Amino acid sequence: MHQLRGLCHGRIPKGAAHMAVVRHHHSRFRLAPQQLSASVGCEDATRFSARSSLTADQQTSALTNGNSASPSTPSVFSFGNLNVEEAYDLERNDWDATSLSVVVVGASGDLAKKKIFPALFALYYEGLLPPEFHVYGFARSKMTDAEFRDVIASTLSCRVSAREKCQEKQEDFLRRCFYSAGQYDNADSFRELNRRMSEVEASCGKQRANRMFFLSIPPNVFIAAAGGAADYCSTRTGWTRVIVEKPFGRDSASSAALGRGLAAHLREDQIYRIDHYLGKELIENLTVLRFSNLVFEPLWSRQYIRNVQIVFSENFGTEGRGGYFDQYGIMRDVIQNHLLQILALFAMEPPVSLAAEDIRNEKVKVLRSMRPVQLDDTVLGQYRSRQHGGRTLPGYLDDKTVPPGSLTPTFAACAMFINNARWDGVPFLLKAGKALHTRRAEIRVQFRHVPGNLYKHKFGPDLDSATNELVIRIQPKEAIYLKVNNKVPGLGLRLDTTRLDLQYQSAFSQKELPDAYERLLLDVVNGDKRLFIRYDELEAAWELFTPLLHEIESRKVAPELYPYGSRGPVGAHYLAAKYNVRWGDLANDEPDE
Ligand SMILES: NC(=O)C1=CN([C@@H]2O[C@H](COP(=O)(O)OP(=O)(O)OC[C@H]3O[C@@H](n4cnc5c(N)ncnc54)[C@H](OP(=O)(O)O)[C@@H]3O)[C@@H](O)[C@H]2O)C=CC1
Ligand SMILES: O=C1O[C@H](COP(=O)(O)O)[C@@H](O)[C@H](O)[C@H]1O
Repeated sequence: MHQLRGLCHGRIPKGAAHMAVVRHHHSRFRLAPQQLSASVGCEDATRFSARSSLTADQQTSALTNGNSASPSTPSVFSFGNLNVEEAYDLERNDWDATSLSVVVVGASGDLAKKKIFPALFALYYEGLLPPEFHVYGFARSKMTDAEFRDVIASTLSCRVSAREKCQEKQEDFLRRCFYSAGQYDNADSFRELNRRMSEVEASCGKQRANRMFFLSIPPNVFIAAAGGAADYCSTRTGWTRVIVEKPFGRDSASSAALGRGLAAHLREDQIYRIDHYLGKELIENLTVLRFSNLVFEPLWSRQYIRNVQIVFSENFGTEGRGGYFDQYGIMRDVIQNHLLQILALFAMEPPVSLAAEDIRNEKVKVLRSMRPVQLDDTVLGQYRSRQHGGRTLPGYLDDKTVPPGSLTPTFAACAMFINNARWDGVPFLLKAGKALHTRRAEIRVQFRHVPGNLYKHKFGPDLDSATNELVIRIQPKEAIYLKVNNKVPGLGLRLDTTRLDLQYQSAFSQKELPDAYERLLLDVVNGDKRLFIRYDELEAAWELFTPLLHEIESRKVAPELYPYGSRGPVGAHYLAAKYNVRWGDLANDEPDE
């Protein structure tokens, strides 16, 4: 026991303050230490930074409301003219009585190193995780705790070089990390993991132990690992939550089988299906933009919107991930999940509230109002090699991990329609590709022509290019801009299109944007499912793509080849033209980033 005492990091006496994070919709405000102390008399208040923009009354009210919340229902309260959802962690996680264990299953893998450990560290750095927080790596690779800590250490960075006490915090974080090697389908491996976690948790002396598992492993071992986690490692004193990464199957049938496999071990409320695009800042902002500004929502329909484009492009190829990618292709890798989720959030009716189920109810209605994608509304492409600057840029088939002669598309574009009163007849064009000329993800909303436009004669024959366009740039260089027609200053009357431009880099220069995984992991800790995919959403999403995917595969539809680093297959332009649309991201006034 003496030895175990060093495992636990709790230093907060019983009855001390809990972390108080107040969320205004999705943004987080933190209580100032002295105010928190005064309000609730807690010693732990010093852990909070004084960056809050709330007044003392508002903060006290936040706390009071938080304390009266029932564990299962996040309370909603308001201050000023804002409707603020209370932070759940005060009551639900009750940090002075609870420890948190985060298990990364597949801890030796790419995603764990690239995203999960850095995100956990960022949350830890910001003081958003409980004092008794530990990380466990689990995978088949053999590693000692020390070697595991070295692996993690190589992934951590302080986002701003001058971050206070970053080195110290990294070291403290690493001391909380443990590793357990095991097989994903082996009960004893999970029993051993459970033993280690229980040992550390017991040494913390808390009443409750919460456990969160991140299944960062290939799909063939999803169910076995979920079973191991649920059956042998569920906590008896708190909650057990399991995060599942895509791919959620390859089609409706395999997704349903995965769902049944998970349901055999876990309740739906324990399963968090992650789509990391939903954790991106600009996607979080989409509902704020729509529902808290008078100027957008009235225009958000077929009456004013000509078409909507949701575009994803990467300027690199599969580069080593071909083994995974080839079994899925770009439709399953990006369009059926990330882009379709954005579409659903973009097009949904106003939800009754910001509660997770209200939002997800509206999203699923959108998906169920859509007709499955048709092959003749689809363009497929695959990148080929290209000589550039004296170098050969490799084609998809040159990737050693890709089977020879593969027809898997690395590019796809499709036109989709929502058959409801709001969106009837409006084409939603979705486009995603790898090895294109630029890296970019954005939503582009092209508005209709101005009826009876007095200035029509000033625009020449290309009236489409003179319509307003709203661009929500998800990445990189996050931005929201609206293309408007404007008089060129000076004598005479010359019109030109210019931008009302909100560039995040300059507008919020003092703020670092959190990585999507930070937001999503924090949401799991807080039990907030708003940004996770519900089972029926997934089912509806697969119904839209499964017939098409089967047809492409059974007919062996050959993708159109496009050169690495180009703007993609010409076919995408024909598809857009079929619906009188021009891709906004390829317009002349959109420079490559
Ligand atoms: N990497 C990324 O950017 C993204 C990944 N994802 C998804 O996240 C999950 C993890 O991705 P990623 O980290 O890239 O995956 P990896 O291929 O790196 O696999 C993760 C770990 O799983 C184990 N593993 C690999 N192959 C097998 C196998 N055939 N059978 C059993 N275990 C295996 C390995 O650990 P060990 O051998 O030590 O057991 C490996 O370190 C996947 O579902 C992926 O589709 C989703 C979005 C992005
Ligand atoms: O899910 C995936 O997303 C990445 C792109 O994510 P981003 O956050 O870097 O834009 C993509 O490269 C990968 O193929 C896909 O599986």
